[in-house]
Amino acid sequence: MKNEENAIEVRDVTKTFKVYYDKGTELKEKLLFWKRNRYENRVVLDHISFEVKKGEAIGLVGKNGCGKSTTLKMLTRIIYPNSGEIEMCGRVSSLIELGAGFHPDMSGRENIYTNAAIFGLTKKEIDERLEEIIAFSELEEFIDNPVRTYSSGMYTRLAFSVAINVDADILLIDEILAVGDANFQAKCFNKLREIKASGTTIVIVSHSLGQIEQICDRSIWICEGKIAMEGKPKEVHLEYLDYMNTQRIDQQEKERLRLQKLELQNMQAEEEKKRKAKMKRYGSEDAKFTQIKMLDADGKEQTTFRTGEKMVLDLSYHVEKKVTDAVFGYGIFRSDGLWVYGTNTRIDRVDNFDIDKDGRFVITMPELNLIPGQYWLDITIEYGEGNPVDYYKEALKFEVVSNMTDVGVARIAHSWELEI
Ligand SMILES: Nc1ncnc2c1ncn2[C@@H]1O[C@H](COP(=O)(O)OP(=O)(O)OP(=O)(O)O)[C@@H](O)[C@H]1O
Repeated sequence: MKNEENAIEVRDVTKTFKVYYDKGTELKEKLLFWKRNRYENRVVLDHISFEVKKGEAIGLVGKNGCGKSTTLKMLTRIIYPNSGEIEMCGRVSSLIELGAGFHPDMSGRENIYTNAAIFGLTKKEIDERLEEIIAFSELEEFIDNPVRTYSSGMYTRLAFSVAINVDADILLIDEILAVGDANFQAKCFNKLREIKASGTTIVIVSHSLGQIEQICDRSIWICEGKIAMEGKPKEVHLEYLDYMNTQRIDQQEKERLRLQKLELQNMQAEEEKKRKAKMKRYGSEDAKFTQIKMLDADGKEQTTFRTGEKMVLDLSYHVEKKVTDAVFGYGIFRSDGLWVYGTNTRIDRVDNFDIDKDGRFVITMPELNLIPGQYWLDITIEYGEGNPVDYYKEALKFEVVSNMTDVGVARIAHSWELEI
């Protein structure tokens, strides 16, 4: 160890995997390429270095396939780097491949002994912890049955209980809450906090940024084989989410172009689409929306918003024939159709007005407190008595993201007061 304060040192590590080219599935392809057995070396981690201090908890974040699990597997020594060095100090317990060493014909109790021995515990140490391990797994009634009779949930619960109770100096965890039901997961989470408080070094791979923020002191974001950023979890996650959002928008753009091409190739499909689109928009057409913009706090057009962020709808319309006593309105729907919110100028007691020439109106939502997900916006111009002038369903689609894991439809402003 170059620095005595460190529990883990990863120095200039590169990991590549061989990816074999497909020979094709059709007979012709198979005949043509029967000799082809070529592969490329895909670089998953490209000269990465990081350190973890004793007692520190770090989270590894990044999009699917960026190499988080590969990093953890190298720390567990299930696989090895092509170049570079990894040094670890103390007893390592890994929650990857839980229960890999279990013997199906042995009882839960016997497996605790063999499994804990793999982690380096002596018989005496296991004896001392046995009751705690069984109690944590909640498998008291079944502990003397062979583990082949366990459900997969029971199996992982037992394996998790062993791995988490071996007093490791370093704990490596892949997706903490993939274990057991919600109650068991909550228990594991609390246990992890205890373990952290007792000074164990922890490395967590997770897609749940909220969980990482609750446990970890630092986050490392891996992107395209390199460490893109490391630092306070909240700060790293915001950057990471921004990056993911731009990626998603690029993806949407590519998808749009692909669809456009398809439409050109298939007139019939286009006709069908037009027919459907028509049903999404109806009314007398005395006035019609001409330009619809969804803007963020900086006035930039946006389709992704963070929970609590400002949203501005900037809507222009053309008037064909005067609409007396007009009403403007909008509604927000979740992608599963749930009506989240709806209002109009009448409900909001805006003074009555007519529209007789082209114009524009702006709706400002200072805090869009929606829970992450996809949403649709309907916008409307109606006559005073409620008949549609331009009723435009699903005029805009947007996505809400957040680095918190609260659930439901809306984030309700709240605070906690604890007397404990
Ligand atoms: N044994 C292997 N052989 C070939 N390629 C592999 C192997 N293991 C991993 N990979 C590739 O390496 C890349 C990184 O995989 P890894 O499992 O580390 O990603 P991850 O960041 O943990 O992803 P996720 O968030 O989906 O769990 C992927 O492209 C994966 O396909």
